[in-house]
Amino acid sequence: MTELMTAAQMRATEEAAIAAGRTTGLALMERAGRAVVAAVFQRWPALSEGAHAALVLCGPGNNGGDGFVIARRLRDLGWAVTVQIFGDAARLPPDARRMHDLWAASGPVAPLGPCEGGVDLVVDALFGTGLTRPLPQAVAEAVARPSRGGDQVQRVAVDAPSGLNLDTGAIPGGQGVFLADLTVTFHTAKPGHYLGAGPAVCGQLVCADIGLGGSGGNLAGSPPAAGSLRLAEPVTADTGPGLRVFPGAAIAKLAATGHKYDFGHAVVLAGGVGRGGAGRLAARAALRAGAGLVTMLCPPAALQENAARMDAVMLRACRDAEAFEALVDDRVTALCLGPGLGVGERTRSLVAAVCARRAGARAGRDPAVVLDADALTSFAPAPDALFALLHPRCILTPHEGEFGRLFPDLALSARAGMSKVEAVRHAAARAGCVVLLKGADTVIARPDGAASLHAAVYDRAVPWLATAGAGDVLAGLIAGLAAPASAPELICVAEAAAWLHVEAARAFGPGLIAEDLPDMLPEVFRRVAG
Ligand SMILES: NC(=O)C1=CN([C@@H]2O[C@H](COP(=O)(O)OP(=O)(O)OC[C@H]3O[C@@H](n4cnc5c(N)ncnc54)[C@H](OP(=O)(O)O)[C@@H]3O)[C@@H](O)[C@H]2O)[C@@H](O)CC1
Ligand SMILES: Nc1ncnc2c1ncn2[C@@H]1O[C@H](COP(=O)(O)OP(=O)(O)O)[C@@H](O)[C@H]1O
Ligand SMILES: [K+]
Repeated sequence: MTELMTAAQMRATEEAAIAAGRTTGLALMERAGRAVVAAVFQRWPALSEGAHAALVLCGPGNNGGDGFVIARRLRDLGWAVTVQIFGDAARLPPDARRMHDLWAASGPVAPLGPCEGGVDLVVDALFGTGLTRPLPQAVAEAVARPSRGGDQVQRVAVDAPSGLNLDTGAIPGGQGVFLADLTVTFHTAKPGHYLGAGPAVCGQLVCADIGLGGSGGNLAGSPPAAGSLRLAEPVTADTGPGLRVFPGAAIAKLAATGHKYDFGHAVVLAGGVGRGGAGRLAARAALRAGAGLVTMLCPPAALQENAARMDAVMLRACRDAEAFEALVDDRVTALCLGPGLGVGERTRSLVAAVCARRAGARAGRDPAVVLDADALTSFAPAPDALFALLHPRCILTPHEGEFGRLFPDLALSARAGMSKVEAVRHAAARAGCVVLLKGADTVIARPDGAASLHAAVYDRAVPWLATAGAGDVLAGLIAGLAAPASAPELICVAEAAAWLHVEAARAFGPGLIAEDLPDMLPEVFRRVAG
């Protein structure tokens, strides 16, 4: 787990370290530039041998300052280096100006334009965390300009590919961005490296330590703090099996013993005749995830169909909300509804009945409630009616379409400069419960602004997970992981579910259909258990 910092938080961290006398801006810039060169040599070892040629594009701020350090370092190693600048060197901020002058003492600086000779490496040090608006025309042309070179010209971005907003992962203006093979960022990654267009334009991401102190790594074991944002990624304990802390700690059967009721009873409410597949996927995932027992409730007419398809999952007929009340007892610890349930009044009344259930005499806390798909869409005409029913042990798991129906002002098309993280934080605050907004970049937030980003990008990309029913499996996974008495709080359960979902998809590989996902879980669990 790594804390992800916005541009403002990064600036504040840097300023605090400088104010405390722990470092200087110049020292940080020198380390940043050197770290980029080291990362280039690591990625392309051939470039670390012999002299090559580079084009370094420098911008008007401190990102440009890093560029001058890189130019000097490469030249000292014998490279032929061409440096071009956007803007006026006389107006560079002080540290960048100093690095410019160190370079300019023995090398020329030209304005942006075509590069005369061929190059092996293009360095984008135009804009980093300071990008505030779309790239000016001259810069957009410079980042798009093809470079002449050998077999392959490698492209490295300093902190960010210029044109990418590091807070949002958006490309302001929609076009004009450096397409990098490698992006080297400093201290911690930023949300934009993982959100939206970020991964596609960053190529590969490397985070370099520049001596700013603790970078907020290894935050697992406890839930995220209010207002913070972390990356949901495995954390290994100092001793013992790998991946034990995250996600291992969220998988009850890896950590505890007990009888089946200790691992909880998950209930999945499924749809009518011919529409039960989604509910069955969720139920199977809940059982595989570790719920002690899973019961599926379906309309009486669908009983036979479901009975023919399921064995370990128990089955009961449930006509309506009234019947529901009679069917569940206080040993039910997690409920999941929405997949295949149908849009309309019946679903709304079932949601109301499910959300009204509270901790019974034997349970320590309210049952977890996972609301997905039709349970969300049924409230599109009146989202406030849904929010009035929700409690903190509820989690909404929309995709972007469902999210837009409940939160029209936060929909993808209405977000403008707002990041997906901010949108989900607002949604969670409004709903009063955890919200998980799906995608290759899955964002999870709690009403107090604690947030987590799970990214299936870079070497964890699983485009084959975009398959019908995958979301139903995720909803069931959350219910199954939330059911045990020892389950952590919901936001941690959701982080683990998102990670396991993608690991199951990675373990299966291309060709995956939703049915395959629950049955890949044992293999993933074996790896987690070490
Ligand atoms: N923080 C740290 O710990 C460390 C940071 N380091 C490095 O510093 C970088 C951040 O530096 P930074 O703050 O100077 O921002 P940067 O990205 O150079 O751009 C700012 C300039 O661009 C301008 N500008 C913005 N958008 C524009 C546009 N579309 N079109 C035209 N102009 C535009 C903006 O002008 P303004 O918006 O003020 O008019 C301002 O002049 C960071 O990414 C990293 O590489 C490292 O050295 C190590 C330690
Ligand atoms: N390109 C992708 N990379 C990784 N995960 C993806 C991608 N596209 C979709 N997913 C995941 O697949 C699931 C799809 O869910 P959803 O849209 O609700 O589909 P359905 O309703 O058919 O089950 C979500 O968990 C989402 O995060
Ligand atoms: K850059």
